[in-house]
Amino acid sequence: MESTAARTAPAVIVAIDGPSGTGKSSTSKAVAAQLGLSYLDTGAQYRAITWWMVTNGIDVTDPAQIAAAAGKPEIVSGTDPSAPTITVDGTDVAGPIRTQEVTSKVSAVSAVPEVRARITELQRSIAAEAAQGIVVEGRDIGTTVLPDADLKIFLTASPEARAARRSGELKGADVNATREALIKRDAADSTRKTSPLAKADDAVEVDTSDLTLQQVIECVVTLVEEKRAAK
Ligand SMILES: Nc1ncnc2c1ncn2[C@@H]1O[C@H](COP(=O)(O)OP(=O)(O)OP(=O)(O)O)[C@@H](O)[C@H]1O
Ligand SMILES: Nc1ccn([C@H]2C[C@H](O)[C@@H](COP(=O)(O)O)O2)c(=O)n1
Repeated sequence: MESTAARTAPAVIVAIDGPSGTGKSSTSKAVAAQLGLSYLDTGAQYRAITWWMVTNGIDVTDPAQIAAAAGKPEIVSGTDPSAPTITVDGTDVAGPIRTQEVTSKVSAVSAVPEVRARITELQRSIAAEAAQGIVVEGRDIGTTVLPDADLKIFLTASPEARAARRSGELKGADVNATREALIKRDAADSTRKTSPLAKADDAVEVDTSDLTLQQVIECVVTLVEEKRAAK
């Protein structure tokens, strides 16, 4: 629960990056809710633009087509950590952006520089408007989007731990297939030319493989409070 102290504390910008399934979304939402901060899921924005491309017949194997269309959809993110929202041209796409089709295509779409430029600009404007501060989670937040963030966290976990978590979410999913899909997406996200998934030099790395979600949340809350106290 947000305390009076949290409401009067200085605004703080927190960047949380890391590969898929390391706990970025769960941790970021909980930390933001506990500390009275806004929350932004940047992966949802890349998924939203991918959903729009697929829905509008753009060939996502053709970077030129993706680049030409990158400016067309209007993507709006709601930043309340207890009820984050995402719309494209006014349509709620929170469900459709989580389909296997979007997941399998999002790395190709998000690798296109015109897409990244558009979404990065949107992310920076949302962060700038967050009066109390914000937790922004993604792949390139600490390195590219918000290089001056007050606190940068890089979450990691073994592929086995991440696959087990994801398989638990997708009832009946094969753990090995899930593990291979995660590794493939991480490789694509880490090797693209424009702002790849990477740990910023000044990020605090937290290996969550053997930590409970609650332990990770407590660790990050402590780090944010230390930063706020020092401001
Ligand atoms: N430390 C943890 N221990 C056990 N389960 C966890 C832990 N952290 C997260 N989880 C669970 O793992 C799953 C994936 O977590 P989450 O969606 O937060 O990861 P993510 O890094 O945001 O993934 P993605 O980048 O693919 O969106 C969720 O079901 C979440 O509850
Ligand atoms: N800052 C970001 C956030 C996400 N992406 C891309 C790469 C991911 O595979 C994809 C989906 O992210 P998720 O919902 O799994 O967190 O979006 C990126 O390039 N940069």
